[in-house]
Amino acid sequence: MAPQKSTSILPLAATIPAVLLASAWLYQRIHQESSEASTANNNREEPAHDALINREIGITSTDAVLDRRLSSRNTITIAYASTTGTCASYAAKLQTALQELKNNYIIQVVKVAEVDWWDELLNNEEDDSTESSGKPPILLFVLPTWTDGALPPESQIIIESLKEITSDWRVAPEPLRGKESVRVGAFGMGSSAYDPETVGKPAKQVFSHLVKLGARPLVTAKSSTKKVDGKKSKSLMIGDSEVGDADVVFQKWLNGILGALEEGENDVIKGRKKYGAKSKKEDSSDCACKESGDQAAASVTGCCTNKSDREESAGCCSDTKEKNDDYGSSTDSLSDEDDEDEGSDIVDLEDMGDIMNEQNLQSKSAEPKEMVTKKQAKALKKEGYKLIGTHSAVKLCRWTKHQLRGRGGCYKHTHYGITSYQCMEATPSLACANKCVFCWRHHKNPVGREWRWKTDDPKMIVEEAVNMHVNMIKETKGVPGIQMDRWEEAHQVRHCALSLVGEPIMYPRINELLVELHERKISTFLVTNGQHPQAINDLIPITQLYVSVDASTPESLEEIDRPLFRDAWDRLKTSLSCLKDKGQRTVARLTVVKGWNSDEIGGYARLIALGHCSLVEVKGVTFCGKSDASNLNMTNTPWHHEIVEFTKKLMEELNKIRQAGGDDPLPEYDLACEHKHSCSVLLARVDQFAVPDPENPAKRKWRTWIDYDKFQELAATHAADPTFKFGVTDYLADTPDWAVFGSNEEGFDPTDNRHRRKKKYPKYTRFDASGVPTHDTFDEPLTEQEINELKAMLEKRKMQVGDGSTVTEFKSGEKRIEDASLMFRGLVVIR
Ligand SMILES: Cc1cc2nc3c(=O)[nH]c(=O)nc-3n(C[C@H](O)[C@H](O)[C@H](O)COP(=O)(O)O)c2cc1C
Ligand code: SF4
Repeated sequence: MAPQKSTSILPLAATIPAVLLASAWLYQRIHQESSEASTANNNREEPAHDALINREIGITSTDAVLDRRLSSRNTITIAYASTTGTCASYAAKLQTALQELKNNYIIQVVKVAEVDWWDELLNNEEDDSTESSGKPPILLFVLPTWTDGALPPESQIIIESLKEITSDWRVAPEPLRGKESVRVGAFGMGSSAYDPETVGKPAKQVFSHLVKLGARPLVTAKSSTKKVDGKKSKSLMIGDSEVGDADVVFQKWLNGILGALEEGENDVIKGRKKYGAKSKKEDSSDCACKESGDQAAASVTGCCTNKSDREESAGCCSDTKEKNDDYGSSTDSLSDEDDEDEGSDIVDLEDMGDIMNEQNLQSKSAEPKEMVTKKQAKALKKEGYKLIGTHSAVKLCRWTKHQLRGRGGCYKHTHYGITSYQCMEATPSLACANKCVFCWRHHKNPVGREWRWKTDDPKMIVEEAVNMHVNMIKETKGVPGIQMDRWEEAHQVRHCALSLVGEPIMYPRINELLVELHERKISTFLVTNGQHPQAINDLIPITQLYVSVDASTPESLEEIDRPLFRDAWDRLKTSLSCLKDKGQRTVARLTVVKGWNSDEIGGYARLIALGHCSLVEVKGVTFCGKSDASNLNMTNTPWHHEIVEFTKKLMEELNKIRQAGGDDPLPEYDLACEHKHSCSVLLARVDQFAVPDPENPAKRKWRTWIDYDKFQELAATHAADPTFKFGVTDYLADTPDWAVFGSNEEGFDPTDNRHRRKKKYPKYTRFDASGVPTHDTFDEPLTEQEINELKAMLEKRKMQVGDGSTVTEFKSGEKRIEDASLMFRGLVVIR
C-alpha cells in the first residue's frame, strides 16, 4: 500500500493543471480569474500555517504522513483536526505520552483530512509490510467542534465517509470487528459559548460511528482504573474551553488511554504464557479462545481474526459481556448528537450491545441474509431500478428509448447488430468485488468477495425481468417521437445485456439463468470484471463474454477498480487467460478514463494477448453530468478522436506482440467498427471476423455482426448435448458498410434520423462574481426566481464546505477540490 501523501492544502495555482488531468474526484473544474486569485491566496498560507502549528506544538511527524494502514497491528494512529491549534497541541501531547510508554507500538500522527477513510477502514487487508500477529490497531482522535457542530470543512470528510459507510448497504455489518478489532478512543474539544448543544459533536459522531462499525472502545471497565477527581476515564471524553476544564478532561482521558494500553500489555503477556506464542496460521486454525473462553486474550493476541469468515469470528470472539462492559464504560451521553440523520445512522451506544447481539444471532442463523434491505430497495427504486427478488434488477437503457424514437441505437447495434429497443439490461447480482471510481452506482451496490446472500430462483428472475422490462416499454408509449412499429416489436425481448451493475457471474446459478434466457431465444452478453476466473471457466457457451480491463498495471488496477481481492491483478490475468479456451466470442472491454488509465498501452496489449480475445472494445468513460453525484468529471471523458488514437496505438502494440511470435502467436487485429456517438471503437481478430471483399479481393469485409437465430440453434443443440461444441465463426453475420470503421456515417445507422449535436453547451454560460449563474445554455438571462434558487443552493454548499477552496489529495493520488463558488461551472449539458 502506497504511503499517504502529505499534501493537505495545495497552492491552487500550481496544482490545477495536474489536478485536472489526474483526478476523477474533481467536483469543479472551471475557474475564473477572480476566484482563482482569491483561493490561491487562501491556500498559499495554509502549509505555512500548518508548519507553524506543528513547530509550536511539537508534533514530531511534521508531515503527518500515514506510514502504515490504520488497521496494521502494533500501530497507534492519532488522527486530529485543528484550525487554531488547540487540538493539534493535544494530539502532540498524546503522541509524546504514548512514545514515553515505550510499549513497542508504532505511533503515527495524521490529519483526518488526509485519510481516505473508505479505503483505510474497509479495504483492511493486511499490509504486506506489517506484522502478521501482534496487538490490535488503535485509533485515537482529537477533534475540535466548528460552526454548527461540524468539523472544519476540510476535515468534515471523515464524518461524511463514516456516515456513508455506516449506512451503505454494500458494507457487511461490523466490518471493523472481523479481523483486527480496531480499538478506538476520542477526545473532543468545543466551546459551549458557541452552542452548548454542539460541544464535542464531531468526536461523538466519529466515535459512535466507529463503534457501530465494530471498533471497540479502548478504555474498558477493567482498564479504567486511573482516576482523576474521583471519576473514571472513558474512551470518549469532551473538553469545553468555555467551562475551562479542557486540560483536566484531556488529562483524564489520556490517563484512561495509558491505563488501557498497560492493561493490554498485561493481557498479551498473560495470553502468551497461557497459550504459548503462536503463528498467525495456528491462531486462526486452532482458536485458543474457543477452548478457554478467554476473549480478551484472544482478541489482544489476534486470535479469531479471519476476516473472510465473519461468521466464525463473530461466533468465536463475541463475548457480549465484554462488549457491554466496554460500551458501558466509554459513553458520555450521545443521545442528541445527530439530528440530520433522523436517528437512522447513529445508534446510542447503550443500544449497541443489543444490536451486536442481534447481528451475531443473524450471522449465526443458518438462513443467509437477503442482499437488499427494504430501505435500500426504496432508495434503488427511486433511482429507476426495478428490483427483482432479493438481488437482481433491470433498468431501461437510454439507448432503448433512443432507438424507439428512431434516433439511433447503441454501439452494440453498430458493432454486433443487436436491436437496442429489444435489449434488456439486467443483473442477477447487484453485488460485486470492486469499488470502481467510474461506477455509476458507486457506494450503492453491495460489495463482497463471494456470494453470501440468499439465492433466488433463476426462472423467477428471468420471468420477472422480462415482465418488468416490457412494462417499462409500455410506459414509453406516450413519449414524443416513439415509432409505433418499433414500440410493438420492443415487447419481444431479443437480447439481454448482463452488465447493468454488479457482477453477474457471482450469482451461483448463473448458468441456469443463461439457459433460461436462451430458451426464450434471448441472446446473452455478459460482462464480468475478471475477479472470478473459476466462474468464467464454469460458464456455459453464451453469445458474447466480456472481461472488463480497466487498468494495465497492478497499481492502476488498485487505484481504479479498488478491488476487494488482494490478488485482484492475478485474478484479472487468470480470467483473461481463461477466455482463450471458451470457444465463443470473447471481448476485452477497455473503458478509458482520461488521466487515469489511458497510459501504459503496451500493458493493455499484453493483457489482451493472454486471452487471444476475439474482439477488443475500447470505449470512453461516460460522465453522467452531475458533478456532485459522480466521481468523474468531464475532464476525464475522452473525445472520440482520442479513443481512435488510443485504439490505433493499442493495435500497434498488439502487432508488436504478434510479430514477436512465440509458441502460440497472437492473431492479427484490425480496426473493424466505430460508433462515434458513444465514443467506441472495435478491434477484431482478422482470422475470425474478416473475409476478402468479393467485389474487391484486395480489401477486407468485416463480419462482426451476429446471426442471432443461428446462435440460438447452436446453444440449444449444446444444451441438449453438451459434447456438441461450436465456435465464433459458426454464428457470424456481415457488418453493414455504415458500421465499418472510417465510414461516413461514423457508425450511425442511416435508417435512423441523426440529431446532430453542434457542440456541447455548458448549462450556464455566465456567472456573477460569487459564482451564481446568470445566463443559460443559450446565453439567455435567467429569471430572478431561477437565480435566487441557484443562490440558495450555493449558500447551502458554502455552509457545507466553507467559503474558501480546499484541495485534498488522497493516498491514491486522487484529488478533490471543494469550492462552493465553482459548483455550477462544471455542469455541462450533453445533448
Ligand atoms: C469560528 C469558530 C466556531 C466555533 N464553533 C463552535 C461550535 O459551534 N460549537 C462548539 O462547541 N465549539 C465551537 N468552537 C470552539 C472550538 O471548538 C474550540 O475553540 C476548539 O478548541 C478549536 O480547536 P482547534 O483550535 O484545534 O481547531 C468554535 C470556534 C471557532 C473559532
Ligand atoms: S465492477 Fe461494476 S458494479 Fe462493481 S464497482 Fe466496478 S463498475 Fe461498479
